[in-house]
Amino acid sequence: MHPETPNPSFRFSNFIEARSNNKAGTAALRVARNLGPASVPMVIWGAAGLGKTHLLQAIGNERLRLNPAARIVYQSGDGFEADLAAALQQGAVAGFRSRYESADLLLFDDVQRLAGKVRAQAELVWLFDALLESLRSIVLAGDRSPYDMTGVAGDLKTRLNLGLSVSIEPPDLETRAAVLMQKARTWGIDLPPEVAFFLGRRIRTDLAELERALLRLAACARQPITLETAAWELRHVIALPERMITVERVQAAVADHFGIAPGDLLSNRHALPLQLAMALCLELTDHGLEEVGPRFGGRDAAAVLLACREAQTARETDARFRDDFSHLLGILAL
Ligand SMILES: Nc1ncnc2c1ncn2[C@@H]1O[C@H](COP(=O)(O)OP(=O)(O)O)[C@@H](O)[C@H]1O
Repeated sequence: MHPETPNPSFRFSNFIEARSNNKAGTAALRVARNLGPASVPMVIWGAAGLGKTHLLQAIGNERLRLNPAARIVYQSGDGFEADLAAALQQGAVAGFRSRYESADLLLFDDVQRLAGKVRAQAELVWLFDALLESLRSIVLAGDRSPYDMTGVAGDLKTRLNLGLSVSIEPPDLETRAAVLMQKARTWGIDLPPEVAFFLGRRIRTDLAELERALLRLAACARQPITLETAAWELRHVIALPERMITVERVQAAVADHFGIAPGDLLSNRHALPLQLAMALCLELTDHGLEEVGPRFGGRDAAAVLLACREAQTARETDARFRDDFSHLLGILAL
């Protein structure tokens, strides 16, 4: 896999600064603007989905903005390894090296993927020395600090440790929601703030996962996206606090919604609320068909299944039922 030029979608101007990332952001901007010593590599580290790639790409784009002739090379650990393997197979290692050593700025992502890859690590060490000697910059990103990296040979580790190392921490709720709202704007998705906060509360660290949830939601829900639709559409993706939702809580909420006594809910006189309650139990609690039935007046699994199918049909055909369902889902799951 040949190296790439920076992806213009990731810039400093759309990188939201927060306490969790401002050290890394400030250091990245300094490197981008050539304000630090060029002979020192920089390593940005932190868990997946926290913005490391975004910052690497932003550095590249900022350098290009300041100097459109600069040669910026972006590569990942996996890509580097694959590129090297292909070059070795074709006897084209000189070409491989020249793709990287001609860089004014090398952006190397997911360096931890080189763990145990002896030859690729040796090539990176060689490249390090070639670039830093001629005062060109290297910025790397990895999932842990250079100090904690395993499977990395001593000479590469020494070089990684030479540099300025900055971490990105997991973002707080406000930052998660802000990133999501910004992505929604970019992608033309109508995402009300309360839904962004709802998603941010459920998916706690990985911003990439949060973005996938948003895209999935946008693909299957009408816009603007409401809280109820978010809770419903993403029920299998995001961690609803299932364990706190008991069969009794569902029964009480349904009975209350329809103004009937919880005991009466179990009688056949209230077919619709009963179906709804069973369907909600299957969706929101940890119990399966076999367990839900007995809690509804000793019904068997087939009866629960039938009730759920009827509830599903009613959700598709009956607007009133759909509203009741969403309302109760909102009360129970949010
Ligand atoms: N501070 C931020 N501001 C705006 N978007 C961000 C921020 N941090 C992360 N993102 C977005 O979150 C997603 C995941 O970030 P990424 O850089 O791929 O994470 P990592 O490289 O740490 O796994 C990307 O779409 C990125 O644009």
